[in-house]
This record gives sequence, C-alpha cells and structure tokens, in this order.
Amino acid sequence: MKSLIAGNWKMNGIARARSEVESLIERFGGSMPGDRDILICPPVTLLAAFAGSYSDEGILFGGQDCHAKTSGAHTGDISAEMIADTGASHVIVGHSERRADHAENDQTVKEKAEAALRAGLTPIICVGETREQRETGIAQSVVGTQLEGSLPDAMGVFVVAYEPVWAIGTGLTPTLEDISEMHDFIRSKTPEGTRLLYGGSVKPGNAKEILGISNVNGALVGGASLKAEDFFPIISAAPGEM
Ligand SMILES: O=C(CO)COP(=O)(O)O
Repeated sequence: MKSLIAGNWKMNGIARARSEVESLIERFGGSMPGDRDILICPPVTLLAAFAGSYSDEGILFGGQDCHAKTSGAHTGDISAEMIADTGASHVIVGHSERRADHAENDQTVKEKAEAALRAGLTPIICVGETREQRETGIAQSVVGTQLEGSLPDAMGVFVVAYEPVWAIGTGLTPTLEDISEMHDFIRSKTPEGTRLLYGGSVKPGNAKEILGISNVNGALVGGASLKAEDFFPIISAAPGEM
C-alpha cells in the first residue's frame, strides 16, 4: 500500500498560494516521488486551476467538501460531480469543522461519501473524538459510532482520516500508543486495504514517528501543509510503498 500525504488548506490560499505548490514541486526536483501519493485540497476557488496545471508533476488534488446531491437549488454548494469535473481525485467529507459549523451528522457524511464515489472520487471520511470524550474514556466507542454511521455501503474504495478534534490546530497530539490503538481499532472496522490517515497537529518534528506507526498509512495535514518548507519534510518522512 502506498502512503497518502494530504494537505487540507481549509479556508486559506488565494491565487498567490500557487507559488507554494511550485516550490514544493521544485523541492522534489520537478516531480513528486512515485512511491507515495501526495494530495492537496485547496479552496474550491483554486481547485480547477491547480488540477489543470500540476497533474503532470504527480500531485493529486481534492475538494474539502461536497454536497450529497448531483445538482439543484443549493445556493453556494458544490456537487461531487463538479469537483470531479475539475480533474480532482479525492474529496474530504465529514471534517470535524464541518460537522460542527454546518451541523453535519453521520448520515449526511455517509450521503456525501456515497455521492463522491458515484462521481468517481475517493472520499476521505473524517472521524475523531473531542477532548472530553477522550478524557472520559469513550473515544473508541465515539469513533466506532461515527464509522458505523458515516461509511458508505459497499460501493468502492474510500480513505478514513482519524482526526481527534482536540488535536486540530492546537499543537497537541495523542500519544503514539493512543494513535496506534485507535488505528488498529479503525482497521478492524474497515474493509481490507482501506488507507487510514492520522490528522491533527502533524508537523515536520513529529511526522516520522507518527507515520511509522503500523496501520497509519498517511496523514491529513492542516496548517503545516500551507508552506512548502513544512509540507516537504512531512512528505519526505512518509515511508514509500508499505
Ligand atoms: O484538520 C486538520 C486536517 O484536516 C488538521 O489540522 P492541523 O494540522 O492544522 O492541526
């Protein structure tokens, strides 16, 4: 299995962020290493331009969210088909920021994941517990419920990202043992061959040890994916073919 290192730019990046993508490609000597998958999920305003410009260099592009329906009266929303139409290959669904800001629940996330698969995209389905849930010892049962409710019915290949809500943008990370335990648990609940990403305060300084955990097949990186100087060492820390 190839590792997948994905950058979620969230609501960051305007046209000049293009130079960060170019700088990343330059750091890899003009094209990305073929033994791992590198994905950038920029804001949708940049998605078509990026997917059209840099696919030859071996970077994959994806959306950060999609609507569950194909088309219709949904002002401001973007369908999975529209994302696929840009040349993107992936779409993140169920990020905790969307679960919180837009009251998305497991059912919504499942519908979005299924819409992504129908459009030919690989959904990256996010799950993760809050700090309180971890402290009260229910992290695994929370994630188990999210998986049960959010994973698509057998329709195709998807990716799961374990992102503890309390680790996102805080500089805090679970212990390596906790990550390992959760990933083993998620592995037991997902089809064979599903890639499992860890996300939450992945940085150049901790990437190697996190990416070295068995059943961690890559990372979903927020803040540290915005600058090529940070994203490059994270990608470099990923093992090649596993
Ligand atoms: O939410 C994340 C990626 O989707 C993680 O964000 P940070 O890497 O900034 O903690």
